[in-house]
Amino acid sequence: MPKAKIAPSMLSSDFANLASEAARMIHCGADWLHMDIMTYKPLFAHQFWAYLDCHLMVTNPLDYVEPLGKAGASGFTFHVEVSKVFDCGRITWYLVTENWQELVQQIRSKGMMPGVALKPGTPVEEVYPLLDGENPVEMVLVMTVEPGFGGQKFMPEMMDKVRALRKKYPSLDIEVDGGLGASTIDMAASAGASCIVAGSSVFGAAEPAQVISLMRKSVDVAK
Ligand SMILES: O=C(CO)[C@H](O)[C@H](O)COP(=O)(O)O
Repeated sequence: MPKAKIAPSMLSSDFANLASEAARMIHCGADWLHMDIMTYKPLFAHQFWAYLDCHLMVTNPLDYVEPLGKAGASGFTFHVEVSKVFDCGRITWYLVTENWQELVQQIRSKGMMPGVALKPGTPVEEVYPLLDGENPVEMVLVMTVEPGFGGQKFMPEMMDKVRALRKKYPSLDIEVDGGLGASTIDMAASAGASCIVAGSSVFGAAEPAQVISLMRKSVDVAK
């Protein structure tokens, strides 16, 4: 089981205080900074110094590889649902890239760690080919809410996916995102999650460092 990583979620639209918030979170003990990316723009003007874990909620992830690489991003996680869509040839980047393996290769060539995310309605089996094939992804992000915004309710039924992944891939980084905090962390940790993304519970806390520490302890105890 990999080391615990706690990643406060910095919404990509919230740029005004990005640098100072990032520094505050690292100071509070965060390992990674999680960035949800839905649009281009200001993020790419930043040069990141901490581990920036990028979650690409876009239909054309290939377009983001170069700018994120330049901005110093560390992790690049695209959605498995996108690779399904482009397999059907319905969107333009199908023309640019033949398959997800090329995308993974490009991500790696820019020095980033490739990951794949799946939405709540997507069966876990959909990501197996990306883990079992040549040039596999190194992390799976199991969404525990519908992607898009913070403050939603954690879906405990998603833990079946985490359990299935942990059983099949003991050393895989498995990330969970959505509704994680003091009341839900033990469910995710005991299912086998190693990377914890949390927005409201950390940013809404009087003492973010305590929440980060509690979540890390839960993951460490469950190992
Ligand atoms: O936008 C998101 C998911 O797409 C957030 O990263 C995530 O939901 C974290 O927020 P919270 O901890 O408040 O649920």
